[in-house]
Amino acid sequence: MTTRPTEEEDLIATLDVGTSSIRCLIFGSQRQVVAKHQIDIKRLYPHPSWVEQNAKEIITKSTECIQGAVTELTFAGYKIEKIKGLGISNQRETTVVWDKVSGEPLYNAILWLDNRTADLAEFFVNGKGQGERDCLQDICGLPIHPYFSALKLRWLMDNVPTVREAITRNTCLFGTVDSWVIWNLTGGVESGVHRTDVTNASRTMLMDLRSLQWSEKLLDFFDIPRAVLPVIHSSSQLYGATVGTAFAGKPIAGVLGDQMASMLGHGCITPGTAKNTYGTGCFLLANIGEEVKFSKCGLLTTVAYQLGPGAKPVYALEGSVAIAGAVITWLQQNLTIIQKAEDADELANTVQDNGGIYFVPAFSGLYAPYWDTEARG
Ligand SMILES: Nc1ncnc2c1ncn2[C@@H]1O[C@H](COP(=O)(O)OP(=O)(O)O)[C@@H](O)[C@H]1O
Ligand SMILES: O=P(O)(O)OC[C@H](O)CO
Repeated sequence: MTTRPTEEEDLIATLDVGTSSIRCLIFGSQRQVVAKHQIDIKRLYPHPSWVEQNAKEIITKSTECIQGAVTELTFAGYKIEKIKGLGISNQRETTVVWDKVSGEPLYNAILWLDNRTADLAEFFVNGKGQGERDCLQDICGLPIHPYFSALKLRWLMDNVPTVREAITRNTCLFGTVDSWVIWNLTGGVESGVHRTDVTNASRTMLMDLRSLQWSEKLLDFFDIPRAVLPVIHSSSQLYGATVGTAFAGKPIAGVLGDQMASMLGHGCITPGTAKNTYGTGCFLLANIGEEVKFSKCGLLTTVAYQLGPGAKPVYALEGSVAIAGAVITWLQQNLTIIQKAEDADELANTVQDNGGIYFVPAFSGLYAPYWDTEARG
């Protein structure tokens, strides 16, 4: 593997907008990383069980990461002109609403692991859902749960007057993090395109897994206006050209939720192949092929990827765990028994065994297979 620049070598840039950090990596033609930049991003906890991020900070830190990677790229002797396109991956389900005229977010981003809608979820399960948490599984593959975007958007509509006003004025846009980043990178109020990809859309609880379009039934169920939703694209097509930033003019040509991106990146392209990725949370995804199948024991059905507008979608079963690396952050920042993440290993190795004590980090309840919002660590 070489990282020596060559005149002819084409490059591909990626931006991964995660829950704990944002990183920009630029790859060479041998899939080697030729430049990278990573910046941590803060989480905000305004109330117990609420988890937010400053939506503008997501954009400024993404832009900083792009700049940092381009600086490293040119320092290493590569030419920015050789970057052929940009791919985006992102923390999924996190919900942003913004005003398309002012370009301003109407609230902080509500993160995927936020639990403020636990009661709202029960309201829907026991009301329209007639006691069945899985009553929408056949359409969207998901149980009614605060994890997914639909309830977060419903909460914003019910609790934030500026969101309601923007909807009335027809200036409100909703998006998961991919949409918010794409809209900003393609020119925002001037020329921003309002788009998402099938994998991210499959985590909103508003998309029909088979048609890959917003579902009238789901929009009715949660009473969500269609006008706020982005256009759904495949995971691999032209989304728009980047305006501004160090990537100005580069086409955004691929978008995937981060867990689906890591699945594809690990080469899980045949049914039965699976991967597990550890970041803030941890997510096991298994490729199930081109037919939708449902779990009877608490796994999610989700779109794994669709490689082009005319391509058949490939689906996955997913076991989601909300807290993985985040517990290391908790040991560091809350329990203060380690200084930095790497110290956890060393500390764990100082004891023979666990003395019979188990700690389950259910900081956001328990996800798969329990989907229990009340569980606590
Ligand atoms: N050496 C390490 N050992 C264990 N956990 C780590 C280590 N380094 C970082 N982490 C944890 O991994 C998480 C960040 O991983 P990252 O891939 O940046 O997440 P994300 O994709 O969710 O933004 C943090 O919660 C951090 O505490
Ligand atoms: O930020 P990560 O890497 O833990 O991924 C978050 C997931 O996409 C949430 O569904």
